[in-house]
Amino acid sequence: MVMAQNGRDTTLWGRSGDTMAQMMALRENTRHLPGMPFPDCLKVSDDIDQIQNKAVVLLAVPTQSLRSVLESHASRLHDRMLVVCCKGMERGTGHSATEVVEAVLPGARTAVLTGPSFAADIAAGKPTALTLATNDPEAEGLQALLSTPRLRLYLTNDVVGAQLGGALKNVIAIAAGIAIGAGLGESARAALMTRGFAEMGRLVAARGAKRETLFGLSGFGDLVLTCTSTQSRNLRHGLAVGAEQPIDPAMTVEGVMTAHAVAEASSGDDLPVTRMVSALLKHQVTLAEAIDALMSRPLHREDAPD
Ligand SMILES: NC(=O)C1=CN([C@@H]2O[C@H](COP(=O)(O)OP(=O)(O)OC[C@H]3O[C@@H](n4cnc5c(N)ncnc54)[C@H](OP(=O)(O)O)[C@@H]3O)[C@@H](O)[C@H]2O)C=CC1
Ligand SMILES: O=C(CO)COP(=O)(O)O
Repeated sequence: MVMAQNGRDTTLWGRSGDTMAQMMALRENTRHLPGMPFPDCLKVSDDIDQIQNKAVVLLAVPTQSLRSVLESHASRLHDRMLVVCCKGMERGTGHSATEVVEAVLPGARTAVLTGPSFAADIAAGKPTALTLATNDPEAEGLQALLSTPRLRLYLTNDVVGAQLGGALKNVIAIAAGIAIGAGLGESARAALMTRGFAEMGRLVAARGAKRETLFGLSGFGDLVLTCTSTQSRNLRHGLAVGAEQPIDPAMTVEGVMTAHAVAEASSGDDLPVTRMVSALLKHQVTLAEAIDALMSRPLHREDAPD
């Protein structure tokens, strides 16, 4: 919507003929962005061939669906600049979104669009700042193409770090939601956010990325947004789990699969919060056991190198 509003020739594609026909007729995404009419010039289609003349494709599907989308449309996507918007890690492989792209479409040009941003805020034209992570030689052109007067993109080369920040903050947001939902208090949430951030730093370093990347929009920025706003589905999922309320199975909650993916793929790393979220969501521990286990770990220094 923002790209079209700002004069870019933009097509919104989706797999469901019925859903896209409804969007075409109503000129609105009534399910996810009700009350936000599409700009007149935004094209809407369920025909993937409509992207044939597009140099840049934004991939905005849940991480666990990315591989099948790429496999289904490989011949149309392999020669485009693919901008991944997913914030998660693939269960089974532990791959980031760009690693999934590389596995399915070797040599494809990629970038990652991440950072603190709710779709509804961006669609409403509210000021937003994001990270664009890429090593593509035309990075600055892409940054200019995707920036608008209300959407400000910052470039980085740290593709691994930016993706880990966007994926791991969802797990910590579930933990934060559990703490609030279970009535453990805001001090407990602050502790989980802070120790979760330390944990994110250890994993970023272990994967050869830069810890400094986590100080930016894709790390600290998105961690704060997701752990504190009830617009966040990951936070809301945690709130429901903590309060022992029913969860919405239709809602995309990236942190669930990401917690399992990270816990399963990082056996040697020190990731107590992520492991506990994964164990709790698998019903391997109760909430009381999880709290006891986190609080009874050996005492540490905060100023010691990890
Ligand atoms: N929503 C937000 O505010 C933000 C989301 N993100 C990230 O963007 C990614 C997508 O999230 P979001 O858009 O909110 O998720 P939603 O669940 O709202 O939408 C997912 C979309 O992906 C489509 N989809 C799912 N599987 C497939 C498939 N196999 N083939 C084709 N299309 C598929 C769905 O199609 P259908 O409708 O037909 O089921 C749906 O249109 C996530 O990684 C999320 O973390 C990042 C920042 C903000
Ligand atoms: O990534 C997001 C905000 O930056 C969206 O968060 P949720 O997926 O938790 O709604």
